[in-house]
Amino acid sequence: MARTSKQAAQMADTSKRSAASRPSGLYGVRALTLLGGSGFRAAPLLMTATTVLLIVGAAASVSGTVGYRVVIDSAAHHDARQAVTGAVLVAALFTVAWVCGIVGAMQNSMLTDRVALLINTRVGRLATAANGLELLEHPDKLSGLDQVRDNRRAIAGASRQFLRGLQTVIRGGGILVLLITVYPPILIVPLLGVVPALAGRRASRLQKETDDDLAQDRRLLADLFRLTTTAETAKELRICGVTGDLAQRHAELGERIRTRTVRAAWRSAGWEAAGWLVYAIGFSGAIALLVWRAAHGHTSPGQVVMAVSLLRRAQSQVSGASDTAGAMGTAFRSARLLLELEDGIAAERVPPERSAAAPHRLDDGIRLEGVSFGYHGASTPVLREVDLRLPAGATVAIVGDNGAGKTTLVKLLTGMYRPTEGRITVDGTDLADIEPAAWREQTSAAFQDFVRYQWTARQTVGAGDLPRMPDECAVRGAVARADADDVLARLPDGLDSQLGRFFTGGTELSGGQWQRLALARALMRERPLLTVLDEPTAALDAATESALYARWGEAARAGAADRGAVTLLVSHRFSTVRTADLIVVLDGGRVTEVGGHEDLMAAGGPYARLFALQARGYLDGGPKLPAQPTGSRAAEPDRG
Ligand SMILES: Nc1ncnc2c1ncn2[C@@H]1O[C@H](COP(=O)(O)OP(=O)(O)OP(=O)(O)O)[C@@H](O)[C@H]1O
Repeated sequence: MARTSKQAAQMADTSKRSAASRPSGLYGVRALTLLGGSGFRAAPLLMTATTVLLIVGAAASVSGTVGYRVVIDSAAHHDARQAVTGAVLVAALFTVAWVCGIVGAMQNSMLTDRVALLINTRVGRLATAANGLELLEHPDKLSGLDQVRDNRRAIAGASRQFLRGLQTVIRGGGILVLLITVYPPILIVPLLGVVPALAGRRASRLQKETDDDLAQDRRLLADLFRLTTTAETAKELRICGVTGDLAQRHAELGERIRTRTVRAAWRSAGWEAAGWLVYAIGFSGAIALLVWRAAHGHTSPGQVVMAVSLLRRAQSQVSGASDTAGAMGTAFRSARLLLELEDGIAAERVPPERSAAAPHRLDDGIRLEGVSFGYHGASTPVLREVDLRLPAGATVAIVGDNGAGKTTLVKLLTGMYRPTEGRITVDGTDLADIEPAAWREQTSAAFQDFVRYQWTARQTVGAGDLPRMPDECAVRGAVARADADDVLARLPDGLDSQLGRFFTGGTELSGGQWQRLALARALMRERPLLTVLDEPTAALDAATESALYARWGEAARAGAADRGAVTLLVSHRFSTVRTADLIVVLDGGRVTEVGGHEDLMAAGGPYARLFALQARGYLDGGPKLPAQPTGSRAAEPDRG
């Protein structure tokens, strides 16, 4: 029995659920393995060398303080030989510590770059690995992806943090051992170092809360600034006369943000100062105690100097450990999210149970059988119980009001989403059984919200069929099919011209010119089985549009005769729609009429009414403009 799309979707859901219901501890362990192992995976030798250097450097830097004690105590006892030995010890150990520290830091940053490359590639793959659009259009998943994208440097920096943590453990351990040899009760001072560290974290949290609160306002501020300073919006703003108002709003909002930021900065500074005050009292008390003990002969002067030096270092180790823990926490949460998203996508990509090859020709066509579809979180479906046949070799036009579900239907037909109910078949094979990438190789599409790639003209067009991008004839052929030769002719370096304003020397195009290159991109594939044109000519002039449709009609007929190719056209222009073999009227997600232009006109239903309305608009000169107010002079020719 053929598996329906609903069953396939249920299977995918089950896999997703099983991925989601994995014990969270497992994700924790996997996240730790990812973070701990990323340095070794990205650059094993570099990671090993850096680890060794940082361990040696940390041990040398703590041991160096013993040299202080030897030098000072020998000097106090007038033992020149031992003083020189101590000085050499200090010099040698600190030199080793500095060299290891400098080289280790350089290597550490090289290591972070290598890991960052690895993680960036992994995050990039995450976004592109998804078969459909759900990851990019589902609000929850999108925010998960945003978090991973924003925190990918934290994930990449985990090996650096791991090495910093290792350094802290070695230095901290050494400091504690040496302080015990001086006078164990002063160990209370390093413990007091936790107070400024905690106060510092509280201060950062306060800053972050304020930043989070102000995030929307800052976005609005940036948007207001962009609106008032870019060429794209300049025309509309000037015509509406709102430039002054926007500038005023920008100034007021900027002032409000500044006031809150300053207040938060003062509160944070207060916490930090209080934390340091506690530590300073403990630190000063410990020094006083050590000096008192030295004065009474319980502690040597060398031990006092060594202890003071160690106590100062102890505090920086505590606050360093707190920073490292914070950064590791962020990295851990992001790594976990990354793994969860990857698992979600892997579950979605479960290969179809009954794997079917994508056809290379159509004999019957594409059928929608009881197809319903709703976006995640929406209470009502966008498409309801759609039964439709797109016959092999036909040009099918879809019409309907805004929001009727036309683009959603296109998304289902191109495999971006699967129906929530019902199924789509291609010559009898369930589309859910065909590997999405294989089906997409048989389709080509031009959308109303086309992308303006800031690439060369060759890349912008050639991206429609990547393997044939270097083939000059293929690219020029697509440009010709999109009637974009004149766009190309005006470019300074032809196909090698840089497009857009992002890069120096780029040529900016008009909206219609961009759209024609986007069309050429969609027409790069020479033998698709399904060509989707979703409002592809909205920005084109009438002459170009009419020439294009004539040319596409020929191409569609050739494709129809050769391999039964289907052309699907979504348009609001009835002059175009009427030329289709089959017209489908969508209303509120349901198919309300299907037929040829003549039949639908004869039926006198919604299509006929909409067609007549649009035709009347052209014949009668369209809707009337409001009458001139009495007394005002209409513009009229100057009669001298
Ligand atoms: N990614 C999405 N997530 C949630 N709802 C969506 C999404 N895309 C579209 N919708 C909703 O689905 C409905 C149908 O949208 P669709 O884009 O399919 O309509 P359309 O007929 O192509 O409209 P138009 O003629 O304006 O392009 C709309 O109500 C829209 O708000």
